Amino acid sequence: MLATLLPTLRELDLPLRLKLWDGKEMDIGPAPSVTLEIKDPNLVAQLAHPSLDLLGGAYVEGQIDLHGPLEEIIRIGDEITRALGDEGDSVPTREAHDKATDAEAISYHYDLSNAFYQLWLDRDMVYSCGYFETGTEDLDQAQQAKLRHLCRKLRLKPGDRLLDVGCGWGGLARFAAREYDADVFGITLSREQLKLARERVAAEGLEGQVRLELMDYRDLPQNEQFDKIVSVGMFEHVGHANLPLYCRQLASLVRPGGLVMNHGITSRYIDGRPVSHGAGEFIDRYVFPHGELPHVTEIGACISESGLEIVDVESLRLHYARTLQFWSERLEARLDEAQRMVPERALRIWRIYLAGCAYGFRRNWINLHQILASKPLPDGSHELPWSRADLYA
Ligand SMILES: C[S@@+](CC[C@H](N)C(=O)[O-])C[C@H]1O[C@@H](n2cnc3c(N)ncnc32)[C@H](O)[C@@H]1O
Repeated sequence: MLATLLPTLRELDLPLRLKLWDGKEMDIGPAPSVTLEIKDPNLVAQLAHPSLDLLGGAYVEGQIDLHGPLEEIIRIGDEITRALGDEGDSVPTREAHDKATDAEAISYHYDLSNAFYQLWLDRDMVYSCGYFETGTEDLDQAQQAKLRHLCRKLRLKPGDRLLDVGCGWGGLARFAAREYDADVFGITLSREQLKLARERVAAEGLEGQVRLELMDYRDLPQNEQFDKIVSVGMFEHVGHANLPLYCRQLASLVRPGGLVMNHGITSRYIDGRPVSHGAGEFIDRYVFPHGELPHVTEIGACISESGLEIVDVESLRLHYARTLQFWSERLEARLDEAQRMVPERALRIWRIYLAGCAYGFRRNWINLHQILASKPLPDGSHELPWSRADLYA
């Protein structure tokens, strides 16, 4: 098998070295920057037709090791997969999402370890795409700018009742309370997030203004009305099948004249099928089980059907590439500490996921959209200014 694989790999002219299970090493291309160490000889046959899922999975399960700069590793993995992998496009998935399955999937990802996330997220532990006003900001600045950008788009003002659906570690909730004097109700499905988020609210003395609960979006009390609703990095967990329900929830919980912001990752494919060449399968298997990315037109259609009016849409794809690059570099710089916080297998998953998603956003495999919607008043008017000028004032 190796006799067939080697010439095929050599033709790709990649800066790659192979190391075999018996210690033998060979350069596959000029000036190798990456070494692929095959530890399990049984893998060689599969490497003839690799996918990103196969390569990523083999690394996670310890069948291969990868040495070299992570960014290069991902690029070379992609090139090998494109050249030798099956052309076959991924098929759209439409999973049933019930509360129990979703709670388990959320716990798997977000309850991993607060200390681990703290290592490489910004100081407010905002776990979503940052906003780079000039492109020169560091991660903390970009996340603060993102929180401000969201609050400005929501035209948040003192006393506003804000619902934060999927509040994470409470960065936005605290920011909205502290900087805009809003009254915030946030929900998450992660117990670990909730614990630390509440501690941080208390540490800032914001308990009177910020209430956080462990709650599924389907269980939000229907007798409440909010002036503004924000959902950041959450709707990726909802699933195609439940998008209409999710949007109806948002629409029913905002008062007439109020605003809803949906910020999240979107598919590049109209039918929302997973990212091709096995990248989507890897993410589903190891990173975000049951995650599903709709196209912007699909979530847009569901928002519109719910009775909300879409008033502004912004793509921040390259902002997410940069955010993920920061996260990945920050984790790479603290691997020794990370090793003491999470099992080796998890660390391998998160390393590949962060660097791989930075690459995926850069290459336009996935996008990020902020969609602002208004619930029109009975006469059809809304409470927005005539232009976006106030966002940049
Ligand atoms: C990527 S994190 C984003 C957190 C936060 N908005 C931020 O930007 O840092 C996704 C959040 O959505 C929450 N979430 C996912 N599915 C949910 C559901 N069904 N109901 C409520 N929250 C959910 C998770 O618990 C998590 O807090």
